[in-house]
Amino acid sequence: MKFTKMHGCGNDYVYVNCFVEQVADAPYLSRVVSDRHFGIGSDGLILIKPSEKADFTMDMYNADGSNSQMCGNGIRCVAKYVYDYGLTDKKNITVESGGSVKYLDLNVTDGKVTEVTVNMGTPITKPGLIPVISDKKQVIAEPLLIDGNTYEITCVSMGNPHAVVFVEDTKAVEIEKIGPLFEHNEIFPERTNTEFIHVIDRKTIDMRVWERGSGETLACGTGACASVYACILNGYTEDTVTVRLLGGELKIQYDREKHTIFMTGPAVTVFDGELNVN
Ligand SMILES: N[C@@H](CCC[C@H](N)C(=O)O)C(=O)O
Repeated sequence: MKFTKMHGCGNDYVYVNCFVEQVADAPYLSRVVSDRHFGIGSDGLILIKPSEKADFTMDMYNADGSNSQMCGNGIRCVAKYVYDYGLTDKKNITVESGGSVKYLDLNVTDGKVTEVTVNMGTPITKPGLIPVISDKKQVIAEPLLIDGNTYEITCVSMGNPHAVVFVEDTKAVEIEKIGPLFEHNEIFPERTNTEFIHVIDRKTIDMRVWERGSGETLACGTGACASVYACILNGYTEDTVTVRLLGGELKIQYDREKHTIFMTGPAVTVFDGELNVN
């Protein structure tokens, strides 16, 4: 099976072109390829497939084999893959993920995609749709007790669930210890991704993320969008924000009129390879 390792701001996945390859057991394959010692090493697996309602489908798996509805960094790399490997010559494409269709604009330099802007859709704050268990209309700066400390969480879905926590210093967060406690907390019936945010100024934030199913990653595109929307809900930032992640920067823009979030960031190919497992 041929594969391509790609990353967006250091959030790395193994990509398989399912127009030519067949994957029998994607959760198993994701666990195998993601292993950083015995596998290729990645935050998960992304399958590129045909779609009946868009140009392509992205089918995304975390490192633990769980399937997610959406991946912001992954979808930019899917755009780069389909253009650079000749599956399309269009610079505006649609990609289906988790049943919804996203619109992507490809920035091409010297025949290769370098940067992609994605219409990430409408941020969802209704607790039942995130899902988070709460009797409030929205979960904005609500207390949550984790390991004896009370954190204020703001919950947003970008197709997948996010809990955003504002902190004084992202480097001081003991993410390996508390990340899993957020992820598996009983108020999140489908687990959650958790973003730890320090607001630098009204246009810039620092972010670390504990991803559902993958642990700490160097970046999370949906997490960056959810975090900027959480900043806006809490009155911390303007509508266009640079998100500084461990692996790079993303530009996130909230369009108030359309009630939609746009994400712009890089997409990088690391190497191509061939696998014996399936
Ligand atoms: N890294 C991704 C999100 C991947 C899925 C997430 N861990 C989940 O389970 O929802 C991104 O860039 O958005």
